[in-house]
Amino acid sequence: MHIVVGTTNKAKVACVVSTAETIFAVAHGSVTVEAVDVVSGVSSQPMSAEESQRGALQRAKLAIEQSGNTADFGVGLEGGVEQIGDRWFECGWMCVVERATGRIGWGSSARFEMSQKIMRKIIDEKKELAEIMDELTGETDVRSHAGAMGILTDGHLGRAAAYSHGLIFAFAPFLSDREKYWDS
Ligand SMILES: O=c1[nH]c(=O)c2ncn([C@@H]3O[C@H](COP(=O)(O)OP(=O)(O)OP(=O)(O)O)[C@@H](O)[C@H]3O)c2[nH]1
Repeated sequence: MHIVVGTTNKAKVACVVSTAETIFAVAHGSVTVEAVDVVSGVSSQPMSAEESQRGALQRAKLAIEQSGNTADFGVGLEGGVEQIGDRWFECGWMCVVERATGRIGWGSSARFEMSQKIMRKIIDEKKELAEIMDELTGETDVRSHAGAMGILTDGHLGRAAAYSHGLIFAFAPFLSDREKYWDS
């Protein structure tokens, strides 16, 4: 089983490695995860679920191309903020493309609320969440480790773990009976 993911962000790659091993290792023996740098085609700070989904889809498709069209699956993970009513949430979207068929699976992480303090920096100061987290923590590259998710939950749910459920859901069409549950 060869999976290619369209990012080199360590937290995202760790999520794909551990999730792929969990869901495929028994059935497929060895699982190889290749990480390639691709452009998401969306802004560095996506501002809606739709924009994050577009980024995840482009990453998955370009990752397959970059692997020389050899991978079984391309994966794209894209984090962004999204507004529901008058509240803003951070959420990661996951897209899986099966190279042989072009079939696509979707999932997302759980969402968590962004404070007005952080949203003001994103909206008014046009800053990216990654930059804000580095500023507030005094650390560098929070995005590739605990992520905002890990910092704001005091380490109880880091970015890699939070993205894992969404990635399992994105693989769902390839894990369960196609005829019985899914559109062809
Ligand atoms: O969903 C998230 N969970 C987190 O815990 C988290 N911590 C920081 N961010 C930031 O949200 C923005 C979009 O994320 P993003 O997926 O577009 O890009 P990224 O720069 O982190 O990775 P990549 O572009 O190298 O693949 C970027 O500013 C991220 O850094 C997070 N997003």
